[in-house]
Amino acid sequence: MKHRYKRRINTVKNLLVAFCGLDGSGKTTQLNLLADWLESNHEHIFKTRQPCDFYRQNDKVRAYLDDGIVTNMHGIALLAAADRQFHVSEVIEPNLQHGHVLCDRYLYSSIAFFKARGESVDYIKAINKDVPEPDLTVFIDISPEEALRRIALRDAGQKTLFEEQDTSVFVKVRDAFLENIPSSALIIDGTQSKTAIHNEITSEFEKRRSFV
Ligand SMILES: Nc1ncnc2c1ncn2[C@@H]1O[C@H](COP(=O)(O)OP(=O)(O)OP(=O)(O)O)[C@@H](O)[C@H]1O
Ligand SMILES: Cc1cn([C@H]2C[C@H](O)[C@@H](COP(=O)(O)O)O2)c(=O)[nH]c1=O
Repeated sequence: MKHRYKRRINTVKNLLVAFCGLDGSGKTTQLNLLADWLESNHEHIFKTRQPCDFYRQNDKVRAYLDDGIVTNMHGIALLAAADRQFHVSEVIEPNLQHGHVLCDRYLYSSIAFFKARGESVDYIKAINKDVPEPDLTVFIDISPEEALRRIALRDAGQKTLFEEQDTSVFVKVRDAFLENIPSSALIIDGTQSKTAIHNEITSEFEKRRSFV
């Protein structure tokens, strides 16, 4: 009798993981914990963040982020979209060839912030239509009050961003996150301990690895 062996080829895919949530929600903390965990498992990772300097260093963006001065929010949204396009093609996609890419903020942060700033979600999605969906989006949910409390503790004595100066903007940003985050995202209660949140993320990361 002739045995027929089914050959299974296991190809481990590198994942794009995006962290989103309010400022102070713990994105950077959790990105670093996931990076350390992956590296301790001998996996290649690349840490990055959005927005990049193209956006952050623009005079009109700075006037808005620092002091709330804006004449054309559509234009600011286009700068964020252009920044993301370059980041995807020049940084994220090349690095995904070599390992997992962990990105602090991504498209869903842009959708939430610009919705809170009065832009339509359809417009933000349209100008970002070509960027890839992350393999895992982590949304760390905390209240605006807790976000501002943590920022004040962390950045004591430093000038905060215009939108970090009272809870009203963050109330809108959080609502916009909750309305627009995809059902495939991992939504985490960010008031848990850092370790409990990390454990939820690693457990979901393991599930999202796809084998072909
Ligand atoms: N689960 C947690 N419980 C309590 N404090 C936390 C938790 N996670 C993070 N923090 C603390 O909250 C502060 C903000 O965390 P972190 O800088 O990681 O947030 P972030 O979302 O990256 O902020 P930003 O968007 O402003 O860069 C830090 O001082 C951090 O140590
Ligand atoms: C993705 C994205 C973010 N922003 C805002 C959100 C934050 O308030 C700042 C960056 O703050 P960080 O703590 O230094 O990361 O930028 C934005 O304006 N546009 C975007 O697309």
